[in-house]
Amino acid sequence: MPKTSMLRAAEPFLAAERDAVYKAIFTRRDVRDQFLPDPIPGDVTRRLLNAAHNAPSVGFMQPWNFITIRDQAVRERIAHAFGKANDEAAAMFPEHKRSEYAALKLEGIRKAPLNICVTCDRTRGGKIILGKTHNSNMDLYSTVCAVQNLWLAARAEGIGMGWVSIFRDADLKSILGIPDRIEIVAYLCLGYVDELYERPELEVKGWNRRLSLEDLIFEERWQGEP
Ligand SMILES: Cc1cc2c(cc1C)N(C[C@H](O)[C@H](O)[C@H](O)COP(=O)(O)O)c1[nH]c(=O)[nH]c(=O)c1N2
Repeated sequence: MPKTSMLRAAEPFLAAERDAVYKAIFTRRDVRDQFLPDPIPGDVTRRLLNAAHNAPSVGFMQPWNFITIRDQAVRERIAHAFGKANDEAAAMFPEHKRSEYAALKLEGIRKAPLNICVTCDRTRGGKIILGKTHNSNMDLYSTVCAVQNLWLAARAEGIGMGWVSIFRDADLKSILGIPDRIEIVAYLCLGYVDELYERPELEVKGWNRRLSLEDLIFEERWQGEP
């Protein structure tokens, strides 16, 4: 009898497979400086992008595009746009935090051999999208899911990734020729790494610390500040 169902068995992963998933989750880091210069081969880049492309998306809208950037001159212009925005950012912090902020390394644009800009086409699939009818941000959230898939797949490949968000979108759009109607979701720096921070770099450097999970879980109802 041919199987009419498209379902297949969904047994839990074997212990080693499960451990590998958690290993990717818990040892993934945001990388700014540890990039090695070795180029990422085309087939590996393709695997990473395919992992991103298999993310969930609202109404199966798949609103993302991936702009791969390797050209040194383009990365130089993008690094310049970062520098400008980062100076603006520094000025936003209270004076006593400014020098601490300025000492942080917050991007690896020039050092990482591969940069990827992940965008969201908010018009893809038409005006009325299943699941997006009552919250128009769902396409952006979907694109963030793609970024996280990419991040975890990169970790499994021994590739570090850093998310750089200190830009004026208009600068990135002009450098990369991105049309107005397209939203920039993430600018990512990727490269092989041979070491990673054990804990978030911002924690190691005293900027912030991981909150207690216990304080973040509410049962049944909101139990925090009203
Ligand atoms: C949406 C978004 C945007 C940014 C980031 C992350 C995310 C999710 N992060 C990385 C962030 O600082 C980092 O994830 C946390 O400090 C936790 O560290 P690990 O990712 O666990 O290493 C980040 N880091 C950085 O150095 N420059 C940046 O502009 C940004 N922007």
